[in-house]
This record gives sequence, C-alpha cells and structure tokens, in this order.
Amino acid sequence: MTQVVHKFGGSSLSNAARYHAVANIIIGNSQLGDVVVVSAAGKTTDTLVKLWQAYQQHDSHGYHDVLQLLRTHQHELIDELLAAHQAHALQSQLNSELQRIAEQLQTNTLDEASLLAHGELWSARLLATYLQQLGYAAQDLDARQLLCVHQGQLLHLDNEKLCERHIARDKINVVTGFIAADSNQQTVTLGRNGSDYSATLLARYVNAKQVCIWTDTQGVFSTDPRKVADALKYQKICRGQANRLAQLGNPVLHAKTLSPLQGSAIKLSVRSSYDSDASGTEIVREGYCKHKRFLTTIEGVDLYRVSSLKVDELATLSQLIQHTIGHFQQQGVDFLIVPSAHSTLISRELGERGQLVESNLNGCALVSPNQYTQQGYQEMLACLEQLNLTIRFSHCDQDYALVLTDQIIDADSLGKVHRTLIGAHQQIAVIVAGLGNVGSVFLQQFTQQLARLEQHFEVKLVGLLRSRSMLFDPCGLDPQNWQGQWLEQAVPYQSEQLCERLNELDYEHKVVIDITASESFSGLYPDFVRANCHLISANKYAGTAPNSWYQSLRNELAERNLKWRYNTSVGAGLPINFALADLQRSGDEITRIQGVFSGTLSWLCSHYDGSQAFSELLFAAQKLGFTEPDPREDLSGRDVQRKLLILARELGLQLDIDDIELSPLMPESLAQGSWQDFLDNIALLDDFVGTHAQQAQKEQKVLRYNADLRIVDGKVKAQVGLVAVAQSNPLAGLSPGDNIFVINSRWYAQNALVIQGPGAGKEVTAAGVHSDLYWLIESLS
Ligand SMILES: NC(=O)C1=CN([C@@H]2O[C@H](COP(=O)(O)OP(=O)(O)OC[C@H]3O[C@@H](n4cnc5c(N)ncnc54)[C@H](OP(=O)(O)O)[C@@H]3O)[C@@H](O)[C@H]2O)C=CC1
Ligand SMILES: N[C@@H](CC=O)C(=O)O
Repeated sequence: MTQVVHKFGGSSLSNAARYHAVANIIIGNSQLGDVVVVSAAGKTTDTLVKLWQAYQQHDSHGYHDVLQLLRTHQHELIDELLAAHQAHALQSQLNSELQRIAEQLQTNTLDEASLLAHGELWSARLLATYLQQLGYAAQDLDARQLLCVHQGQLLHLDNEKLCERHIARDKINVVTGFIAADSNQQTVTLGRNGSDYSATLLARYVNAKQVCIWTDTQGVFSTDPRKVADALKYQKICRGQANRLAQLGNPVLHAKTLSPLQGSAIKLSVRSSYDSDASGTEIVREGYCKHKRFLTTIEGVDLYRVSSLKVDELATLSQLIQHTIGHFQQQGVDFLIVPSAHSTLISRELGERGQLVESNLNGCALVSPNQYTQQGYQEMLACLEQLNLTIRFSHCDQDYALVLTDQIIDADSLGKVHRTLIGAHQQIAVIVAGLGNVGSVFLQQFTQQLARLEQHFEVKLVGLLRSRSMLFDPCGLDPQNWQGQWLEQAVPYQSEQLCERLNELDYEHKVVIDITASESFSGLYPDFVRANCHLISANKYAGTAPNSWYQSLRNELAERNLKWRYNTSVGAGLPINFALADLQRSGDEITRIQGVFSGTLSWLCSHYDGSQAFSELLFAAQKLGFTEPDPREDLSGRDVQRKLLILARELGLQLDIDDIELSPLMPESLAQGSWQDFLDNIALLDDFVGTHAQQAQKEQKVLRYNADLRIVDGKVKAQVGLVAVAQSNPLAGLSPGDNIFVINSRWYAQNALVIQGPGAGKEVTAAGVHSDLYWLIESLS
C-alpha cells in the first residue's frame, strides 16, 4: 500500500549529485509501495521547448544543436551515476529515442506533448535504475499508463484501477510527472510544473496518507526568500491561501495541485531536497491553521477585459498556454492577467470579446487574512508610491490585493514592502515554564513590558507550566489574570503532550522561557528546538550539560536559525554575558574571570558575623527568593561551578563541569540525603562555617565564595571555593547579595574591567529574563 507520494522537481535532479541526494531522501523516507513522481532533470523541459520552437521555425541547425545538448546532458548523468553495464543499456535506449526524434523532425511528424514527455521519462528511468543499483527494489512507470484523460477530463474511476494494476506494492514506483494520455493513447500534458498535480492525483487514486513535494526552497515563505532575507518561513499554511498564491502565479505550487486533495485527509507538505532534515511547510485543511500574510511578485503580464467569459474557459485558456492565468471581477466585469509571452495566443482565442487594457505590467500581490486585506491594500499602494513606482492598475478582493506597476519590483523594494506589510505583523508565542519565585515576578512584569515588546510585533502568552500541570491556550492567556485561569483550567501533562502542543502552535515565532531549576526540563530543549522554539533560560542545567550534548543543541539551534539567551543564568540581571560577547567581538582576548558569582553566598557571607547561626541566615535568604530551590545547590558550590562553566563556554572553551575544581561551603556529608536529613544535621553546617570564619577572623580576614578561571599559555585553570580575603580586598567590601565579576583581558590587563551589583533576587532576575526576551524580539524584527 502506498503511504507517501514524493515529488521531486527539476532543480532537485539537475545533476548527478542531486540524483544521489534524492535517492538518499527516498531511501530514508519511503517504504516499498510508495510513489516517487519526478519532473524532467534541470532545464530539460526548457530545452525540449526550444527544440519544439526550432522545429516549428524549420530551423534544422537549431534543432540539431538542441538535440546534441540533450544527448550530452543525459549521457553525462547516466555515466556519472550508473555502472558500465547499466549505463550501456540506458544509453542505447536514449540513443534510439533521440534517433526517433530526429526522424520525426525530418519527416515533420513530431508531436509537442510526446516530445516534452521525454524529459520526465528519462528522469524516471534513470532514478529507478540508480535505486536498483543501490540495492533497492524500484521500477519506473510512465504516467500515461496511470492517468487517462477524456475530452479534457480525468477519468478518475479508470485511473484508480490503472494505479491499482500498475503500482507495485513491493517496489518503489518512480513515476513520470507532468504527462497523461487521452483515450486514443496520445500524450497530453498537465501544464508547466504539472508534476505537483500528478503527485496529488496519484495520491488520491491510491489513497496515500501523504504527499511530499521536495523542492529547492525550505518550504513556503512570506515572500521570495532569495530576494528578501527576512522572509518568514511558515510551518503551516492553509489550502485556500496556497491555492490563491498559485492562482496569482506564485511558483511554489502548481495551480491545480490542491484540487485532488479536496475532501480528503491526505497531508501535503513542501520540503527542501537540499536540506532534507529541515522541517518544511505543511499545507493543511481550512481551519487547521491561522491565515498568514504573503507577498508575491508578478512580472511580464498583460491585462485583458473580457466580455462573456464562459464557464471553464479559464481552464481551457490556461491549458492552451500551459500557464496560470489570473482572473478577477471588478463591478461584474471579468479581467484576465496573462503572461505577456502568451498574450497573442490568448488574444486570438478571445477574439473580439477580449480587450487589452494594459500590457507589459509587473507588480505584486498581497494574500492575507480577510480582515486585513483592505488595510494591507492601502498600505501596499502607499508603500509602492513612496518607492516611486508607477501604478497602472490595482484590485482588492476579499483575501488578496494586487497592484500592477510599470517597473519590476526589485529585491530592495520587495524587502521594503514586505517589512511594512508583513514584518511588522508577526506574532511570537511565549511559553513560560516555572511559576515560582522568579517566574511569578516575571509574569507580574509581563503586562508592563508588553507595550515595549509590541513595538516590534505582537506578543502572546500562550503557555504556563509547572512541574506537573500546564495551562495552554494557543489564542493567548491573560497575563494579568493568569492565576485565576490557572486555578480553573490548568491540567496535568506529560512532556510528550507539551511537545505536541508546541509543535502545533502556529506562530511565526515561539519561545520557551525556562525559569525552572529542573534538569529534566532542560533535557527537553532538543525537542523544543525541533518544534522551532527559541529558548531563554534562567535555568543553568542545559548550559552546563555534557559538552557533546551542549554542542549538538547549539548546532540544531544554528541549523534552524533559532536563538538561545541565558543571561540570567549567571549574575541574574547583570550584563555579564553581554560584556563578554562585546569584548570578544572587539577582538579582545580574555585571560581571567574571577569574583563572587553567587548572590546567595554573597548575602550569607556578608551578613555572617557569628552573632547568628549561619543556618538561620540561610533560611532568611531562602525566604527572600535568593537561593536555589534546594539551597544545598548553593552551599555545595555546584551552582557557582555551573556559572563558571557557562562563562567558560562563552569564551569558546570546551570544558565540562568536572574540569572545574570545587570545594563546598558545607561538609560533604550534608550534600547527601533528603532535605529533612539536611535539616536534622544542620548543626554540622553551623560548625563548618563557624570554624572557617574564626580562622579567617584570626587573620583579620573575611570569608567569601570565589570563582576563578585563568587562561595561561592556552591552559585553563578553573576553580570555585571558599577563600579568606583581607578587608582591603574588593570582595570584602561587597554589599550583601552583590556579585562581582573581575575581568582581565588583553585590553584590561592591569586595570580589570569590573561588573558589580545584585546577583540574585526575584525582581532583578525576572527583569533580566525580560531583557533576554526583548533582545530576542528585537533581533527577530
Ligand atoms: N532566585 C534567583 O535569584 C535566581 C534564580 N535563577 C534561576 O531561576 C530558576 C528558578 O528559580 P526560582 O524561581 O527561585 O525557583 P522556584 O523553586 O521558586 O520555582 C521553580 C518553578 O519551576 C517549576 N518546575 C520545576 N520542575 C519543573 C518541570 N520539570 N517542568 C516545569 N516546571 C517545573 C516549579 O513547579 P512546581 O511548583 O510544580 O514544582 C516552580 O514553579 C532557577 O533555575 C534558578 O537557578 C537565576 C538567577 C537568579
Ligand atoms: N542561588 C543563586 C540564584 C541565582 O542563580 C545565586 O544566588 O547565585
């Protein structure tokens, strides 16, 4: 049974390396019985069209040259891909076909459709043979055996039977796109780029689960990503909008591609054959995703006013020129947008009913949610006028608006229009994990921050998570009343359900903000990245995970162009990560970072003078929201060790946590066991600190918990631990809770660069997380 119908366009098969890549995609993504629809390799169809034109013009030199071109290209592909004996068989078949074409050229018996069909036949045959050579059961199939047309109509029932008969369940079926046969066994074509249509038709006939269109872009974008760098890739678009784009001549899908899928649950996706790991765009049924905004360009068209346009005449005219024709009505009058290259033919066909209104037009069209189209239309007109483009005609419909201009909309202009119409209207979905000390203050600050964030684009809080429950609403939660909603609507969840919700979220951008202290939650980051989420962490676990895991997360983020911010994981709200990044960007080389990196331990050490038990101070710090959820994480020095590792990795050092020496601020024995065990033995902590403090006092020193990383002659020495410092030392004069980062570098060798300030506390930390969120949104806009 066929599960998936894949379709590969010409650019995916342009040379031997591409065939190899396509074969790998097929091997990795299909099973026996699946169908692979192929177009003609590279520019073969264009070359065949040239041959046809030369033939019509009786240009025998021309057509011999083109035949030679075809022969060379196909021979090269065969030679590079196949072993000698298989290559020989395919080459002799090819030679006899080319010989036959040459005879038909001589005898004036060439037929256009049969000629064009050769491109797809050659691709299918070569790919199937190549798959066989790689050891896979594959066959090539001529779609004229599967798709039959009578008087322009596909014979669906017959075709289903033909597919049942010819598509092998125990092979990969490589089928020619673009072509079908009529009831006289004559070749008919399905229009330029008609292979998409072949794929969806076959999927319908064999009741496949999915159609996957592999192309040279990563999916469907808000505009042409080759021209506009900040074009947005959409994860999902709905069929109606995909159809509209195709009708407006956007090349991403062929105009008829979606029609066979009507009323079916067959999934359709567009993916890149150049980056097969990247998720593409899914084209879903109406109502299964929100409507997006698209900007598509129009080039070289003529505008016709037509009286009495007949039913189905548009389809006939499109078939005639093998091209999409745009159509709309203004005040009951029909207008057609026809590629200028085919204008004469259309004009002849329409006769007196067709009146040429304007010729040689260019322009662009906006496809958008209905409620925005009118406003978008006005904005588009204003924007194009500002760019000094001469507007010759414009039209606004329910779900799209088009403006036809004299000039071509070049990449610069397209970028500007895109920024106004689309860039400024993006939405980001925010998911906050951790609603404790810091998380709850973060949400308090959220409402105030919203106006600032929304200068860039719309921000929606869509998910809140604690360890066992979550509250999720893709349309947005009320950040001012989240507690009420939480009480009423939060539900238990497992991580798989969370990932599913994240995957389904249909926003231009998504960010998971991790304000938990959970190692297991940070273990889900790769899943979040696969769901295309940016990351912001106050949690330190991912930043200090084993280096191989950490690097692979970074690679996955980079591949998807996703960002990860974690400024608060060191120094709470202090801009330590920014400073290190800036120094390195300026070409500086950091040689040492040293100081007090724990707000908790700073607060405790500064307050401790022996008049009060250390443990009492610890509980006070815990109440203030300074400590880690389990304060032993602070006392053990692990938390500081993590911070030093995060900074080390910021410097590009490939360290792991155990590369940093550690001496704790408590007896080792207290680190074991439960929190209750710790409380039962708390006197050991008081003794430990008391003894060290007395010793320091004898030397007229005070205790501080220090972190130190030095790079000497390329060698790294990193350690964290308790130190006794003289009263004159800057570490001694710290205000309780302050962090101090002392940075030495090439430029700051003698006089260190010092960053000092509160290094813990829910308000400063929550504000620091907001700073990361603001940075992210600003950088995305
Ligand atoms: N406090 C500070 O000054 C600073 C803190 N940080 C970091 O901020 C983070 C949060 O600290 P803080 O707010 O004090 O911690 P809290 O203990 O107060 O809050 C932790 C929150 O995380 C939730 N949580 C725990 N495990 C999971 C999980 N697996 N999935 C989803 N949610 C989970 C908890 O939910 P539940 O209630 O259900 O357990 C709770 O809501 C820590 O990583 C800390 O290191 C960073 C800089 C400074
Ligand atoms: N316990 C931590 C809180 C922030 O990371 C500290 O005080 O450093």
